Amino acid sequence: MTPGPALLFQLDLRTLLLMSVAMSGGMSMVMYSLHRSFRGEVRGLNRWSLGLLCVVAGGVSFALNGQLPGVWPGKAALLAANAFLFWGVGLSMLGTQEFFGRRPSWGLFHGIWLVGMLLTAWWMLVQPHLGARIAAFSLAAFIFYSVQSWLAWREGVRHFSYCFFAVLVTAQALTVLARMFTALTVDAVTEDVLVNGALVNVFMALASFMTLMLAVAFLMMAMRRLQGILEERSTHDPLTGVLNRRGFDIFYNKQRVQLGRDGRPLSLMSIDLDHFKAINDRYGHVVGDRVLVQIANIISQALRESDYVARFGGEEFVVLLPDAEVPRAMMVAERIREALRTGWDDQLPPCTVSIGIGTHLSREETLDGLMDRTDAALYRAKENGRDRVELAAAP
Ligand SMILES: Nc1nc2c(ncn2[C@@H]2O[C@H](COP(=O)(O)OP(=O)(O)OP(=O)(O)O)[C@@H](O)[C@H]2O)c(=O)[nH]1
Repeated sequence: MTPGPALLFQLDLRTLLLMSVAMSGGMSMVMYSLHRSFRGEVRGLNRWSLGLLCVVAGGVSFALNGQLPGVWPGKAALLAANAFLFWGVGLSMLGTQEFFGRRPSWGLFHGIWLVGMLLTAWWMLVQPHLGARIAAFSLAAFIFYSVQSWLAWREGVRHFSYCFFAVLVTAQALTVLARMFTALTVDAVTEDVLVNGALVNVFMALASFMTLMLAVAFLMMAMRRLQGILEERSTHDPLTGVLNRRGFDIFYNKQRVQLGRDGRPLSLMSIDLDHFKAINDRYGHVVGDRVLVQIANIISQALRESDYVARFGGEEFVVLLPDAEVPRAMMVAERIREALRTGWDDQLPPCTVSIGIGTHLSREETLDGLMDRTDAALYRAKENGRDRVELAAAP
């Protein structure tokens, strides 16, 4: 027999709960395994993972309530379910706070849990009132979700995953707020939330769905953050923080296309520390590393925002100067040499650099071609006594 249209939309709450509990458990495992792999890079995943486990425990306790014989075991299961759900939603707040680099609000978390549980116990054991209990839980959830919503809108970057999370968590905050008002205004007819009733149905379905969607959105944000970190690592030098060869190539290619289209010039500077081996030998590699960081800072400060500096390994730096011809490149080179004399950290051994400068002279010249000419100028600077600037010869 084919089901009529009315049957298509009937929800079996117990099945729905079981499915979303199982999915929350799976999601918790995904979050935990991501946390194990990237705990230093993405924070908050462990709290979210534990929060979802609490949702699982809460769901199981709710399901047990209807199955246990006697009144008290049932009430104990309901109390446990509430305790786990308070923890679950609260932990998601702590996780989101950590994700956005905030200190987790432990005081708020414990305070709301304690007050919430006292009120739940009161309205369950002393003066039974289902509506008041649901309203108390909804208010607690509203506070936990509002904190996350505020953070997501304030701290989130402009990317789909962050917007998605912000929209969902705001919708969730508004949903639990609506739940609070309906719990207080519409008569609560049954103690058992698993018994089908229109309002209970709608809110239970929405809560299960939103819990999962929020977890998905949080995972999407975590993946986006990870993507940014990996991109940064693959294009930047870990010691000095400036571009590496790969990062440099990306920026060079972009600039070359853009400048070539407008017929504008592009210059390159090869900068090499003088007698760096002697510094390493005399003061050790740690001091040598600090010298490299200091040089990278000094070069970066001497540049415009549109210029790029890269470390090509060892003690060689390359600077890309878009829209610059030889006179400006010379000016920048002299500014760097001057900063080495006047702005140097006294705690480090003094340093000088040799610099080779080259400018693309034709549209056909490749990066390798220009680099060869600039390097030749750099070697000439070394041969001519170091601590000086030399211009590249024409190809
Ligand atoms: N501390 C430190 N040293 C490095 C690093 N990479 C390369 N070096 C050292 O840089 C030194 C480069 O030595 P050389 O190529 O002889 O160059 P130099 O002593 O500066 O001599 P000139 O360039 O001719 O003035 C070597 O001692 C390398 O061990 C690094 O990441 N950290």
